[in-house]
Amino acid sequence: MNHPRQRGGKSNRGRPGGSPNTQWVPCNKKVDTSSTSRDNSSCTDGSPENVGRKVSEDSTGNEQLSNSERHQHIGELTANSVPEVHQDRFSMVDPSARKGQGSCSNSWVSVKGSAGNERPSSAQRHQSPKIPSSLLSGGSSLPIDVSPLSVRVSEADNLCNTGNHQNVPAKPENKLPGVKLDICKVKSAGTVILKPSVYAKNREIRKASLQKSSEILRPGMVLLKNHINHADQVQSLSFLAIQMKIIKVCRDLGLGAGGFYKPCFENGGKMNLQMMCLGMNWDPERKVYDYRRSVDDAIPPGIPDEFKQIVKRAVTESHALIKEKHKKCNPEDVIPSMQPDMCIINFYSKTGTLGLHQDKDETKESLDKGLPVVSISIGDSAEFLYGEHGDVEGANKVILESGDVLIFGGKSRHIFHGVKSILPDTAPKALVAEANLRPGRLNLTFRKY
Ligand SMILES: O=C(O)CCC(=O)C(=O)O
Ligand SMILES: [Fe+2]
Repeated sequence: MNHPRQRGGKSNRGRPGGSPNTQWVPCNKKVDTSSTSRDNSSCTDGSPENVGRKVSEDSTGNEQLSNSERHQHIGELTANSVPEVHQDRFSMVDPSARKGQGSCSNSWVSVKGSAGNERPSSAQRHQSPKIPSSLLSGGSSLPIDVSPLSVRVSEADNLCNTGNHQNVPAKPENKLPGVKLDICKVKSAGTVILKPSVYAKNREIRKASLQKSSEILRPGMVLLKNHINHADQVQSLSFLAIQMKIIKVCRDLGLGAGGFYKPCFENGGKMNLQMMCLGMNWDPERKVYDYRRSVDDAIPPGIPDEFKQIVKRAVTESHALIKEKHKKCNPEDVIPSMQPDMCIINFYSKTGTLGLHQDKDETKESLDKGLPVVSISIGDSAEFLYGEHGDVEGANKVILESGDVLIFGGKSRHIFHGVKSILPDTAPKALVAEANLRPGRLNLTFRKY
């Protein structure tokens, strides 16, 4: 992950002060492909929709960049048409520290909150942090069963309703000061959620979505249209049930320890989205991967097994598509299979953006093998840019809709990509109505560190 806007490891999710691999790429700047990384930040890039706009709180109730913050970013970006290259402060965690110690795919249920955790020394944090025993018990334990087969329509009523977690053990709280992001609105008691008219709209949306077909965007890059929904249909389940489950899980995890926060760049500017990590933490300020996040020492929740299954299914589906189009090729050579050990979850409000960047903070082995990034979109649609180079003008655009899965690996593993804008009010009406998702877009990108 290396955004020219920031995020990083050695990386790339880019920030204005990054490793030699990391650069900030304003949405409209050209960048030397050889060295850019993930930037993230959002198009505080001087795009017309951002410049000078006064945004204090959007409809999600979450704070947005203040004018001064935003202008600070814009100022930096426009002032530095050649992105700065900084000394790499990246220090990689040796994953072997974790090997043989059991799975870390626990959910927050078995993960201690930041409050009670011993603060590791700087050396521990920067090298091989000890894995807390709470993480070593193995096994994924979701607060709810998100298995597609166990989804029932009637459950939709309860999704994202605050105070409806009788079967869920108390979870450690997100201790980060500042705004806590609840990606769902709290419903008032007695709200009627599922109306026939919603089902009718739902059917229309499904019909429309099914007309769009999956495609190979470029070698190693596949867009699976409506993939998440498709899985539902195969199981003859509610149209949006899996997406609602994903929202529910992300919502719960987002409110707990290691949950959503608004990351900062090294210079203190804020990214134009809310983020949290699963499995491992990616730290945009220090551009490192670690097992704790430095902002509050929280341990990232594990990746739920059900999420891993969705990733597996998506890669299999991409292989089928590749095989169908290119009969003679071995799909594994185009997009290798990948078992994710980390996931970055972003929530973009209506004004959220993410600058062009490369995801390249993962290990050399992972990158060299071209292990894919698998990206799931839920909620409002996004204008997604991608291209060989870090310039917005030369980038291709594709609309990512709710339920789409984008996969880029192999020859496209280092593709520049970013989110130009969120298209307001484009989320399936039924999803908004049933899951109570706030306006905006949820994106999960799975990777192998
Ligand atoms: O939101 C998206 O579609 C892309 C997210 C992304 O590129 C990232 O988190 O590295
Ligand atoms: Fe990315």
